[in-house]
Amino acid sequence: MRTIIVGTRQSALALTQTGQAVELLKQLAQEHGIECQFEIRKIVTKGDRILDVTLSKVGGKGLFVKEIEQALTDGEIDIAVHSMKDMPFELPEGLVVGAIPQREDARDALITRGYSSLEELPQGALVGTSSLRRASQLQHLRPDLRIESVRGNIDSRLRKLDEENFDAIMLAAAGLHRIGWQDRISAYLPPEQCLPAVGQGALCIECRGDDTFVLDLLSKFQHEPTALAVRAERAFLGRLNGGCQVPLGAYASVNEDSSGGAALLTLTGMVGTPDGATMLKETASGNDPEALGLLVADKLIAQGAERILAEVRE
Ligand SMILES: NCc1[nH]cc(CCC(=O)O)c1CC(=O)O
Repeated sequence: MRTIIVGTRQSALALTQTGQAVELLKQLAQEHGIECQFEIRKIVTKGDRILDVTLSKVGGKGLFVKEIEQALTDGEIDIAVHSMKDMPFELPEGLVVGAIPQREDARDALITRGYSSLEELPQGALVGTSSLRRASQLQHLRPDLRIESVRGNIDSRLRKLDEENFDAIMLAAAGLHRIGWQDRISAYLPPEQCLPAVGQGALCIECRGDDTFVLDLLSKFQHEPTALAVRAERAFLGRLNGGCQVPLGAYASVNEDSSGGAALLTLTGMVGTPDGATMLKETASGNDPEALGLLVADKLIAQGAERILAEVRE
């Protein structure tokens, strides 16, 4: 019987979402009469060892992913469960996305010290986030807020809200839901207020392209509407070269009933300055996810998105 080794980082979120994915894979294997067992292997990445350094200075979020991918390539592990939003645009040779399962909540969440909405935060409140995308959109809505960087895993960021001077911090709702900390959420920010990161809330199950046994199993885990939405968002990301940490967001929604001739996908993308003074946003609909991603990106480029991104990257 095949033993499938699943690699994971050691953060609370990574361990939890890998465990949850493995439970679902076990069920799917059983339902489809695929005989296999699973083993979870923990991997310490460079990104985890230098969590206190600003991520963008040391190679971006791709850092977490790279060492796990090396273990896949080397055959040390057979499957890796990643947060889609941490995935660089291109995969290393020989590796493929075996499945994109159903998306969790894609929204960002506000975790506050006693306030129940963004509007309720007092003038000049201190908000912790190290995401330029979140900072840009927050400052656009509330120029009075003071933004300060807060790094670390979800658990250490929540601890910093409790122990340091922050009035609020921002995190992805999906991560908090997965680890069972949804009670900490004070408010959800709808995509109209704050566009999530590309792929936020979705998972990427990666494997070797020649591992037909694993590919067959993973194909049962694929959620087609999520995959379509993520493809559109990632095409947008690729066009704008958004691989590193830049103030860029996108969200694609899927029209589950396009029988009346309505388009399958609607994609909104944004690029803003880190201070939120300039906020470019475009929406379009279409049936071809890649074409839609490029279309929305091109609309933003026509408004000067590349100039903003170039300045941020400097
Ligand atoms: N950048 C880190 C990261 N990568 C994935 C998630 C969890 C949410 C998700 O799966 O999209 C988080 C934490 C956060 O942004 O709050």
